[in-house]
Parts: sequence; C-alpha cells; structure tokens
Amino acid sequence: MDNILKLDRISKAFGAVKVADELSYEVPRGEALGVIGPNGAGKTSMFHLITGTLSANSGSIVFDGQDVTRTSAAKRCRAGVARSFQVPQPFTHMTVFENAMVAATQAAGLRERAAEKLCLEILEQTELMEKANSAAGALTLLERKRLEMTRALCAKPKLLLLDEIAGGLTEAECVSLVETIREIHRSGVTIIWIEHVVHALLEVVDRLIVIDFGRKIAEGAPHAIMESPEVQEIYLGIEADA
Ligand SMILES: Nc1ncnc2c1ncn2[C@@H]1O[C@H](COP(=O)(O)OP(=O)(O)OP(=O)(O)O)[C@@H](O)[C@H]1O
Repeated sequence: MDNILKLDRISKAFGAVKVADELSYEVPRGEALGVIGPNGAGKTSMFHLITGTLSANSGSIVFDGQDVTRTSAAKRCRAGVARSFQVPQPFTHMTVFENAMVAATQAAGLRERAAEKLCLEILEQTELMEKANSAAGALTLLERKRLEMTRALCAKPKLLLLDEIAGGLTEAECVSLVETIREIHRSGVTIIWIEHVVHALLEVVDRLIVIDFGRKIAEGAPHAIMESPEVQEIYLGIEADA
C-alpha cells in the first residue's frame, strides 16, 4: 500500500509522563484519519513528533518514502507536512492575505507571483476571500480557524494535521467548517484530524485511531470504534459492562 506516513514504535517521555509509548500506525495516501482520546493522552504531542518540533526518544517516522525521524521541522514542512494549532496563532497585525503570503513564501518557498496565485486559490477554498484585507486580529473564532487552515494549506502540504479545529464553534459554524475540510480532503490532501467534537470528525474521516497514555488502544472503521466497549470505557468514561 502507498503510505504517506508510517510511525514505527515511536516513544517520547517528559520525565515520568509518556506522551508516546511504542506508537505505531500507517496512513495511506489520500486518507482522512481521525484521532480521539482523553485530555492529556498525547495527541498534540504526536503532532509535534510528526512535524519535528519534538524529537522522539526511540522509533522511526517515514514521510512520503523518506525517513524523517531526525529531520528538522523546517525540512519536514518543505517536504509537505503542515499543521493547524489548537489555539489559532496568526500574525494578528497582518491582514489575512499577508498571513497566507508568509506561509506561501516561507513554508512553501514560492516566489511572489506564484505565492499570490496560491494564496488566492486557498482563500477561495477556505471561504476567507472576503476577509483577505482584514487584520487577522479582527476575525471571529470561525474565521480564525479558517485562517489556520489557510496558512497550513499555503504551505502546499501533502499531509495536513488538524488539531481540534472544531473546538469552541457553534453547531452551524461546525457544519460549515466540516464542509470545507471535506472539500480539502476531496482535493487530494491526506488529513490527520485530532478532535473532541466527535460528530464533526465522523462526517469526514475514513478511519479512527484512539490514543490513551501515548498508546494506540484502538484502530478501525469510525462507527465500529465508537461503539466498542473498550473505547466507551476508556474514552467516554462509561463502564464496559454498564
Ligand atoms: N513540553 C512538555 N513538557 C512536559 N510535559 C509535557 C510537555 N508537552 C506535553 N506535556 C504533557 O504531556 C501530556 C500529553 O499532552 P498532549 O498535549 O500531547 O495531550 P493531548 O492528548 O493533546 O491533550 P488535549 O486533548 O487536552 O489537548 C500532558 O500531561 C501534558 O501536560
């Protein structure tokens, strides 16, 4: 199978806290993979390990056919890994378009004309074109989430990592964001999406993995995973025999 990403027995600890414990899984090119798990399970740390802002104590990471385990975050970004942050992190005094341009020029390495063209395409895709000249600091929460996606997409990723992008949105906003994420997935970008708003996740993902204490405790078809007694007990705090 053509995997864009393979984690092989990745471990990482901060003192006694294991954020990744022999974590292994593969992501086929083009897949939308959902990740769930309790608070503090190590999900965001896993994104840091994939992007290279954290380095693993052991194990290996192969991205797009290359072993990137010891590769810098900047090189992994150029190779096609991009992420959004749980708390949006735009340059607040710059406009939406300028924020996108930073990603297109610095992360994707495009020159001005090509960068501008890409930014306009992505702003169209993420439905932020009308806000292109607004200051990023003046956006609503939904718009800031859309800007997070815009910045990640302007890095021209092969793999897009979304970290709790639906958190804090109203139901209507969530529906609109899900539609955009679906479109991005349809355009051919592989997605790994960490999300506590499970119903939003289930609208998009092909497969789910569940992480607890840095370990993968379940993996499979989304609805089957959500219904499994082990997941209900560990993730939702419901007794398996209740
Ligand atoms: N740099 C660090 N130094 C020490 N401990 C850390 C560091 N980063 C994360 N941790 C700890 O590692 C654990 C896992 O954190 P992480 O943010 O990866 O979890 P998470 O599954 O994303 O949680 P949430 O769903 O609440 O966002 C937590 O106990 C956290 O406090």
